[in-house]
Amino acid sequence: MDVEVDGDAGLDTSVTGFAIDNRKVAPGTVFGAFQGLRVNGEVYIPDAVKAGAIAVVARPEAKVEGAVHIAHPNPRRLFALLAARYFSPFPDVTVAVTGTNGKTSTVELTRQLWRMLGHKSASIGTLGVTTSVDQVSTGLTTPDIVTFLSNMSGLRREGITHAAFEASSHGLAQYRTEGLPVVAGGFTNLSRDHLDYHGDMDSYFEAKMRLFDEVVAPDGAAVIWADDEWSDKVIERVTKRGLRLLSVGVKGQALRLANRTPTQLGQALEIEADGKIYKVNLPLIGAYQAANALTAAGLVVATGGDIAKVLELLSRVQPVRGRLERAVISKAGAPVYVDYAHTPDGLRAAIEALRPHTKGRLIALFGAGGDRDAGKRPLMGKVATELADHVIVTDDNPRSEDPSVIRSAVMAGAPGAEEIGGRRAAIAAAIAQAGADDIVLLAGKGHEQGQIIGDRVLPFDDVTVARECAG
Ligand SMILES: CC(=O)N[C@H]1[C@@H](OP(=O)(O)OP(=O)(O)OC[C@H]2O[C@@H](n3ccc(=O)[nH]c3=O)[C@H](O)[C@@H]2O)O[C@H](CO)[C@@H](O)[C@@H]1O[C@H](C)C(=O)N[C@@H](C)C(=O)N[C@H](CCC(=O)O)C(=O)O
Repeated sequence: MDVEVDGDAGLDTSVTGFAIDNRKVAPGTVFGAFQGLRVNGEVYIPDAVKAGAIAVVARPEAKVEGAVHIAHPNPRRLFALLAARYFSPFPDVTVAVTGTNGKTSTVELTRQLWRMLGHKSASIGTLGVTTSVDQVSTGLTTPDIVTFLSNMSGLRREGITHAAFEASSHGLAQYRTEGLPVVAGGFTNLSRDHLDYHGDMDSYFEAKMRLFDEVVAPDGAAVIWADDEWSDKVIERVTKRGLRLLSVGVKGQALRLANRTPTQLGQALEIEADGKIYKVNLPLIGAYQAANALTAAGLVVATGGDIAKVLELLSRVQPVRGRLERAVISKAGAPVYVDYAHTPDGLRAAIEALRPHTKGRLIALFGAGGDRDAGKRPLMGKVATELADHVIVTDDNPRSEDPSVIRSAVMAGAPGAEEIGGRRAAIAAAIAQAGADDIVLLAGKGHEQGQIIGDRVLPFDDVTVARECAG
């Protein structure tokens, strides 16, 4: 459904802010009242008005008294467009990346490449808001619309001209990233995740496609990883909309991955572009890091970067926090990698990425998060036992669930796996049993700094714990 906002939409200078939570309303705020999963936000309208809301964006049937009712059947979208007017201007060049896995690495590598080209750049996503000077967590991959837009306008005030953000399927479905001009969208891949929220793969796909259908500007570009099973469908979609297509990958046309050879510390790539072959020594491990690097390079080229220069800079990128990050080499000599893989497909990709670098056994440790898609638990167990030489099933973020129940569900798909409750004890056991030729993978938590048990977030960082256990 189209929503357009002309002029100032009747909102004058007395507007002091925007909020989607009544507890954040101050005098002069425009309040967005939305139907949520747990509660209908319209029940908070009276409280918001009492706190000083001067206008409420809500469905036409909502009851608003004491403030202007800005009514629309799609209040989230209208709210986003109004808020974007309020928070603008934003960085001049903004791109978004969607897909099940690889979003974080792709936006981070895009930020790094822009920076090396001399642009002041930032990324927004699972790692938080990252610039060359700091990293501030927002809690979600795609923050809520008010946090997102105010972060974007804050970046502009800091002089950031180029920003890459992660567009999660939840974020896209909830219109958390509307209203600012997005000049290019990137697609990494699609596999089973978040079906508790989206219901089935087709709805999940449709949520992701909002990026290309509505968020990317009509004269924008689409950078598509061409080797995923969903890629052709995405390409069909973006071509129909008339976006400028840059496909990348082995089947890619703009940046074609002609050859990839794992090396001790990374991989040697041959990339064909504009009829020439470019050689790149990518200092990152794993086929999918090459995919992320190529998608990032595509986004930088799509936003004006010179192909030869961008590909040359790929040899100088830094590993992304918690993405196949080597935490430590154990006393016995086994490298220990930390990775955020928390889906069957992510786990498969991480194990497959490490395999060519493993002389001995590949030991994989992971768990599954509580209060999230339970269907994936045995599937993760199955993938790990099929691909790794030894599997340790432990705890991830149990949240409100009993950790032993989650472990049992994973173990159901993982015959022969070792079960060790308590993530620290499990990491210690994994490292203790690794020999010089072995590799240890600690999967699931990546960059996370805490473990969520019940309502509490206890300090926990896989990289730090691995170093302590190896010490
Ligand atoms: C499932 C989901 O996406 N939930 C998000 C959603 O919550 P909801 O729709 O259930 O909202 P609700 O609690 O029912 O409340 C409805 C409305 O009333 C408002 N409210 C609520 C309570 C109150 O006292 N006053 C008030 O005004 C709320 O702000 C909301 O607008 O809107 C909230 C406000 O923006 C988000 O905080 C919340 O994220 C929760 C915390 C969450 O865990 N989200 C995860 C699943 C998520 O979004 N993940 C993605 C994907 C990550 C990935 O790719 O792996 C992400 O982008 O991070």
